[in-house]
Amino acid sequence: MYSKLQYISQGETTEKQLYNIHQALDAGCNWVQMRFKNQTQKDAFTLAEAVKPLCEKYIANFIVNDDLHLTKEIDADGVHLGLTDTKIEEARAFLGTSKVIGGTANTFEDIENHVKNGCDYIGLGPFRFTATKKKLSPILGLSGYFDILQKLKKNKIEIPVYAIGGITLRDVSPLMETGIHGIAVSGIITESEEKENLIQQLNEKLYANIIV
Ligand SMILES: Cc1ncc(COP(=O)(O)OP(=O)(O)O)c(N)n1
Ligand SMILES: Cc1nc(C(=O)O)sc1CCOP(=O)(O)O
Ligand SMILES: [Mg+2]
Repeated sequence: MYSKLQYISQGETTEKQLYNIHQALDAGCNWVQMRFKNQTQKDAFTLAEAVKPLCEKYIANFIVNDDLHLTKEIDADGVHLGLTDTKIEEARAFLGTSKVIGGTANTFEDIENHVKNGCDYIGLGPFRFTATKKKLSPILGLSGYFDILQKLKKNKIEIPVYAIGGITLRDVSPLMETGIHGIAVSGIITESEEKENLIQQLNEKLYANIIV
């Protein structure tokens, strides 16, 4: 089963991205999505080439945002695709069954379609406003998650759902109560000056109801 915490990288340069990813791994993240927007193919490749062995060293899952070809070229663990990116079924045909494919959703219907098309997990958002992403879909809030997760249960649709968008530490427990699997965060980890402590606290809340 996938980890309950996914770190989405930030940084305007390859150096800053690599630094942020390294810091997140060092502080205990074991799932990284490399999100490096508006870059040349060369810079994205250079970064991915450095992130891959780093994630291997930390035994972390490494997925690439948007770029299917880079995912294959670099042999990353998978890709995350949004509603206006390559279609999930096309990505599955291109990558095969061994790669993880995540898909963005904002509604129950988005999730239903992604499941039909072979998606492995869902990034459902935004929870609230966030400056990390431009052109946000309608904000869901806690009640939006509750309604969608109830509908999934009623329709016996099972897929790990990650909440995303402006999530802070104090949002985690109420969000988990809606039935989500975990969270995907960028800003809180990137900007934290006590990353190890933050990640420990996030994981305590994310895994609070797991009996081992
Ligand atoms: C886990 C997760 N969920 C949603 C997104 C958003 O993807 P997308 O809508 O394609 O937007 P960009 O990230 O590409 O700007 C995500 N990246 N990760
Ligand atoms: C990349 C992304 N996608 C979103 C969506 O709603 O689809 S919100 C978002 C940004 C997540 O970063 P932060 O934790 O800093 O808000
Ligand atoms: Mg995208």
